[in-house]
Amino acid sequence: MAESVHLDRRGVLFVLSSPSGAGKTTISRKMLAADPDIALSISATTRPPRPGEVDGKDYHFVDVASFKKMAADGEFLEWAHVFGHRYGTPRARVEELLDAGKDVLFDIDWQGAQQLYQEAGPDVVRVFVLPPTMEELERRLRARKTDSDEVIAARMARAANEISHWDGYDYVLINDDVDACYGEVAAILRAERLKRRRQIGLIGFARDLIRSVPDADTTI
Ligand SMILES: Nc1ncnc2c1ncn2[C@@H]1O[C@H](COP(=O)(O)OP(=O)(O)OP(=O)(O)O)[C@@H](O)[C@H]1O
Ligand SMILES: Nc1nc2c(ncn2[C@@H]2O[C@H](COP(=O)(O)O)[C@@H](O)[C@H]2O)c(=O)[nH]1
Repeated sequence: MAESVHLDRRGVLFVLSSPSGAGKTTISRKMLAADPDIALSISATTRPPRPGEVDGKDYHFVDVASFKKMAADGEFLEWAHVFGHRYGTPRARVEELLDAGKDVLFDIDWQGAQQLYQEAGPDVVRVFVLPPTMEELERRLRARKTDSDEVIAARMARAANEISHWDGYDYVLINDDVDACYGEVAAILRAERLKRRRQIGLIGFARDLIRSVPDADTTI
């Protein structure tokens, strides 16, 4: 049997954004459970932890002074104010994951997606997740039972603004059925991984194939 070929490729910076409650975290968890080649960028935030959230796993929960220092020291790839708190993507973990040959998953808002795209351009794949209806969005926020009525009202009030940025994304999906939506997200990631520009060794591999033909006609 012929030896299998392995080509190195550039890592994908895979962004999921949506209005709060549309299902990013749910889809992210499915991706991370199913695919060992992608890992989550763990954000720092000044928001207090929700019940069940674990420091260092869901977020790095920090106070405002620490967050400001991290931002001033250039530790964030991007950061933004969201729902009255600060959220940012620590640069070091992303670089470590990419160096280790992993793709990186980002659960960040539209401001973060824009900044990341400015930093990393075509390595970034941006996916926006829409809820089927605004009523269902509110139902999901309530069903999650993690936020007070005030917090839910503030997130619903902000949802239309978040949705208005849908056209800054490469893909826009409707999360009606979560398994179907996850299937679409997984298909996008598979296809993006195969893009020609990400295959680092492809030029040499194709050139060697051509050269291995003794009397190849390489005229155009
Ligand atoms: N397709 C779906 N149908 C029904 N419920 C769903 C669906 N997708 C997600 N949910 C539920 O909706 C709630 C909100 O989902 P999730 O926490 O993943 O949203 P999110 O976009 O990450 O929100 P946030 O931005 O606030 O972190 C959860 O209780 C989740 O189980
Ligand atoms: N720009 C960034 N946005 C982030 C980051 N981490 C999370 N988020 C977004 O904030 C809201 C609220 O999140 P929640 O956990 O409080 O519900 C949501 O849209 C996240 O995507 C980040 O590092 N940068």
